[in-house]
Amino acid sequence: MALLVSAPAKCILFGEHAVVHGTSAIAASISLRAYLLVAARPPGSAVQLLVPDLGLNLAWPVDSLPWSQVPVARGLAAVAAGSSGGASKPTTAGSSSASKPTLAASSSGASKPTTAGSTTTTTACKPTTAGSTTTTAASTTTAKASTAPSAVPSALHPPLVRALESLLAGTDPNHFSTAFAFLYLYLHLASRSSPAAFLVRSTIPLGAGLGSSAAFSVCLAAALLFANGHIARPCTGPPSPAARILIDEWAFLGECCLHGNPSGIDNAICTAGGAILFKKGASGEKPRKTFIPDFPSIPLILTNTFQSRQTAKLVAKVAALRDSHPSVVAPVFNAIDATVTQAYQLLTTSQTDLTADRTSWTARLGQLIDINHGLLVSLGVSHPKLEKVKEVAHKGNVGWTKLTGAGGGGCAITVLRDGVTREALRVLEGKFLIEGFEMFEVVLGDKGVAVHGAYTPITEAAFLGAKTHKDLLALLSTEHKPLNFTDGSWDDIIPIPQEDDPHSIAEIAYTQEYKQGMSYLRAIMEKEEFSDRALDLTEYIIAMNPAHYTVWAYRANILFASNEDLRDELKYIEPWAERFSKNYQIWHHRQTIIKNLRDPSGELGFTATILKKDPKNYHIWTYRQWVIQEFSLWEDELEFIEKLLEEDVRNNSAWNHRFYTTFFRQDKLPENAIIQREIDYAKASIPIAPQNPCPWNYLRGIFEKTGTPLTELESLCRPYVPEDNGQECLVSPQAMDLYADICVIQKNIQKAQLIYDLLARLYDPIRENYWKYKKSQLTKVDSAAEAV
Ligand SMILES: Nc1ncnc2c1ncn2[C@@H]1O[C@H](COP(=O)(O)OP(=O)(O)O)[C@@H](O)[C@H]1O
Ligand SMILES: C[C@@](O)(CCOP(=O)(O)O)CC(=O)O
Repeated sequence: MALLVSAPAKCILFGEHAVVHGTSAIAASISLRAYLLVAARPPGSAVQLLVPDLGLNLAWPVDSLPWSQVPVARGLAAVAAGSSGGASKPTTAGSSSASKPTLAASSSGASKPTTAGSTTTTTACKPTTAGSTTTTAASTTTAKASTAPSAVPSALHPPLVRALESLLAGTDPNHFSTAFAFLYLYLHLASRSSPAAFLVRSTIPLGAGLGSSAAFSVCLAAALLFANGHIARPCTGPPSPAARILIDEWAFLGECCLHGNPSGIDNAICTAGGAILFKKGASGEKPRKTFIPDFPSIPLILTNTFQSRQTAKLVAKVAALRDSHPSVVAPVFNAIDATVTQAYQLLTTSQTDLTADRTSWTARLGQLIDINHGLLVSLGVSHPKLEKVKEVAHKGNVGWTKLTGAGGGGCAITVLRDGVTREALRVLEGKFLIEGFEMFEVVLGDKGVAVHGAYTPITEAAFLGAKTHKDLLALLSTEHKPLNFTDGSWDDIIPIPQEDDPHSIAEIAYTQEYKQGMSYLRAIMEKEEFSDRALDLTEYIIAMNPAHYTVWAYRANILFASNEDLRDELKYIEPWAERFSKNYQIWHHRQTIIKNLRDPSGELGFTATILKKDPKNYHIWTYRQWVIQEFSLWEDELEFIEKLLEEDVRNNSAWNHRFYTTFFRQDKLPENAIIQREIDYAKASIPIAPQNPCPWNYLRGIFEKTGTPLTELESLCRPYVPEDNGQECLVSPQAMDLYADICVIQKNIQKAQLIYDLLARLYDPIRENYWKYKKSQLTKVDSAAEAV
């Protein structure tokens, strides 16, 4: 079964850059995430890395990887693998050419691969000797004793760095670091015998200071550790604290590959989630991490300047400045450290005190933000666009702004003044838009690394096919919610198992969880219990089987009995309806809820959004027709339909809906002007695509409904019917069919026969039998006429 993990982005509130040189920093996770899906591949397959957001699709034959360069003490896979791999080139799956990166000559002690032009002169992340070990909490994880890494290296291993540089020498420079980090961790944590594809999606702006690389590294470390049985994988939710330590430490190595000289704060916060006060350990020591449990909710906005930059280069730039002006730069680092200390005091002030004087608390925090930014400017890591953000926010009098992360572009954060109105923020957003920036609100303190539920398997196609972030989130919001039947809260229920015939020919392969959930539901339904736990139980089962009609129906009963806010239920249904839009149970449930709520205001918009993705889905159309009929929402339907038909004149569902809204709105026929409008519309649509059956059928429908003789359409058909004189024309089988019917009305049976012959033999042979059948019916018409 595929494994899906995710990790949050982060935002450094205070202390970036200086933290690399040993001072403290404060960071919080934010509500944007990276996702990694591991899909098993048959033995012998290549290992594949797919990052569609980066246009990266690479695959390597497992035996081509430099397994022999993995330090034996740590390289679990190397232990299992034995022999060395060569340095054959990666295959670029799906793309034929990969431009050559120029690699800076890597010195023997280099800790990181650098692409040409990079001025990295880092000395941190120094490789340690192969035998040295660093004790980690790994020993206390629930990992398999036989394979658990006993020690996580604290730096990159130069021989492996060189081997990977050589292996990846032909890779697109834009993909080099990602591929390097991937293979570095893969070689340490995976085994040759279990090839897999690693698919990555992310809602985090890339290279914008929000830790996209750390979120990726954390996902990678977690996925490899879980997938290879090094740590126990939770069914869903966060891994154990001990497992998180291991993930964090391996993710740090991923960051070394991507960054060169990371402090470790990014991987720490992206693993743990929440908020953290972080200080890098002195050489050989572990970092000091103080998690801040009751992190106050800071009113904060983020603004993306879209100015691209690379963390590695900016970190190297600060290191170079420190090297050339140590006595000037050291006090700047110390001043940054002091802002962190002050900010930490403020942020950990008790909430009760906070409410007492929120305004001055925010203002003090804001001043520290300003000071910290100024110090970063002095280190040379701001950018004119970041200064522009600061200027616009300052002029708008909304609060205090600083760059976040490595700077040089990317994002800025603004701590909002107390009492800033929504209106002021909208104005600000507009001003940012004019500058080409995007402002967005985020929630601080999102959960850390997590495994996503396994009962509604997210397929590779759906994962990769999600076009927008919203699609991706919709896909993931239908994940499994765990229920624990042994926590005491279900002790009063005696589950009722399903009584299947023990001799049944084809027993349904229910999972244990599904069987258990259903047994509890039967018992709850028998008791007619309409409680919160019953509602949770329905969600538990729906996540495993969203097509279970009874569960939806019982859920509706619970909601009605307990006076739940039905608007919340609409929100709950949305991702299910989007993801399983051909599931009629979900649409029926939505209908039940709307019927009760009597508020269809969001329904036309909602169905329009889903129809955009699947414009011929009749489940949605049927539901939409019900909404229109039930609440008399006919007015704007024509405009909606015309838009769809403009996009695709062959959309038979839209034509059908047009007929419905024209002729089913009232019991009597519509006015003549409306009928004429519809005839004209259909006639005008024919030349666009004469072989499209929709407008022909539409016209037939109107003529039938209004009792108008089809003969009036003769001149419309003629240009698309082959002439007796054999002249070339654009033939339309639909026009020929209609014309044959007209010939019959005109008693020109011979002509009709000829048309059917032509259709059967030449113009529509796929329906040969149908045309022959129609011709045979003509003989009856003919002889009936003769008999008369
Ligand atoms: N979702 C992702 N998948 C693969 N690689 C990623 C992803 N996100 C980031 N990266 C890697 O990290 C690099 C950006 O890192 P960095 O410059 O530190 O920016 P950030 O501040 O967002 O972490 C990208 O160029 C890419 O190599
Ligand atoms: C500049 C630094 O302090 C933060 C970098 O954050 P980001 O990669 O820009 O998201 C570097 C580090 O701490 O590793």
